[in-house]
Amino acid sequence: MDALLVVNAGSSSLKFQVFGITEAGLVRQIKGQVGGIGTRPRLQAKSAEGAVLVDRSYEADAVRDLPAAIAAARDWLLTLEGFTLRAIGHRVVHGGPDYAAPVLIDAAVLDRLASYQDLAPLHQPNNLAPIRQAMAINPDVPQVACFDTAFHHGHPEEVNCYAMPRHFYDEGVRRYGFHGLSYEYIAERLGEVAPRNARGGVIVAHLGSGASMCALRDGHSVETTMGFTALDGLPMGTRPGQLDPGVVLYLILQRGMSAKAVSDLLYHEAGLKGLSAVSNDMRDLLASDDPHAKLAIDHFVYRCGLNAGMLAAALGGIDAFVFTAGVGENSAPIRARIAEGLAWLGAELDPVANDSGATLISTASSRVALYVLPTDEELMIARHTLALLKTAVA
Ligand SMILES: Nc1ncnc2c1ncn2[C@@H]1O[C@H](COP(=O)(O)OP(=O)(O)O)[C@@H](O)[C@H]1O
Ligand SMILES: CC(=O)OP(=O)(O)O
Ligand SMILES: [Mg+2]
Repeated sequence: MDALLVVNAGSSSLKFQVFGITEAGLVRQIKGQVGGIGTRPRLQAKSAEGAVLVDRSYEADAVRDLPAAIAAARDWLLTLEGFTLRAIGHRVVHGGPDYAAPVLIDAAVLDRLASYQDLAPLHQPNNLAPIRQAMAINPDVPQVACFDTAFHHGHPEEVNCYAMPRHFYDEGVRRYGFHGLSYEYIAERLGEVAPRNARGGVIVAHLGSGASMCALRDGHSVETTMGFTALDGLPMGTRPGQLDPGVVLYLILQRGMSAKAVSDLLYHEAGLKGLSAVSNDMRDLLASDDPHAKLAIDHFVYRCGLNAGMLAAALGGIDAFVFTAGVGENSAPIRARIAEGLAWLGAELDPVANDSGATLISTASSRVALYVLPTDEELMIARHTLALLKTAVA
């Protein structure tokens, strides 16, 4: 069967899907991930019918980073039979000022994407490594890069500029925003689930290991909490979220830290992990009775509320609020606490619906509809990849 492979390297997981290319379009064949990287690594994959194809747990040290997860997934994927690989679609987190849409990868594109590596050190190297590996193994298979930043492209300058001398904007120092493939998918999904709400003002909270929120109007991004890099906005697994740049100056000037040490601190040691000194994984924090784990959760929930207020202001009020990604899809208690902070906007949670895995989790009288929608960045990437292949062939 002709097939597309999709690869999505996030900050705590490597996700992949295989889609069949059929007359009727894309048909999912395999969905898998290496999750819990560095804490509780586990390679899992299922067929479209839900059959378990692989389920392998590792010691934390055995798969302690994304390169190790990529190797584990690749070794398993290479054992698959019955697929003729026609293309590979990749999530690439940073598209810089150049890429407003997915692009067919060649050596020049790869060089350009590598030049953004310092703007997304947690992701970009891991997004590009499988591209290079596949180029070496299978040079004739076309590869497509789909960007987290593209969905936010086109924000007006007053939205995506920093109050800095003009030449910085011109050289690319702008608020790009991330998680765009997830927001693009959710915008489309909400259009199916609740078309009237989807045309209005909507906040989508993508709460995973990386976390951000996006303000949508009529399915288009109008504001988002991340900026030039994926450090800004909400606190995350290992990233602090919004931080006074004066803290960075303090670290360099008073503590004598190098740029590399500051970068490692902000990308790997801060966020829920730094604040709790327990774990970067929200599941561990919820299960812990350490007061610092509680503090990290309280801070996360508080900052989610503040940022929702900011995005509600950007939209002039909201019609709906959507939870998605690892924490948003799976943690009823965190959703309940964030929803409490949205009460002033008119949101009223239905606790039974919230606890039972429903899609709509607000009461009938709630003025803001609350939804849980599982994201599917890989499907979005597969669609973009197929579309680009068709135009490349035409
Ligand atoms: N049941 C759960 N309760 C709370 N958090 C969860 C649950 N399941 C998954 N998570 C969180 O989701 C995160 C992973 O989310 P995901 O969107 O896959 O992240 P990423 O793509 O950034 O690697 C994990 O760090 C974990 O904390
Ligand atoms: C951009 C980002 O933080 O992505 P992820 O949540 O997958 O780590
Ligand atoms: Mg992710």
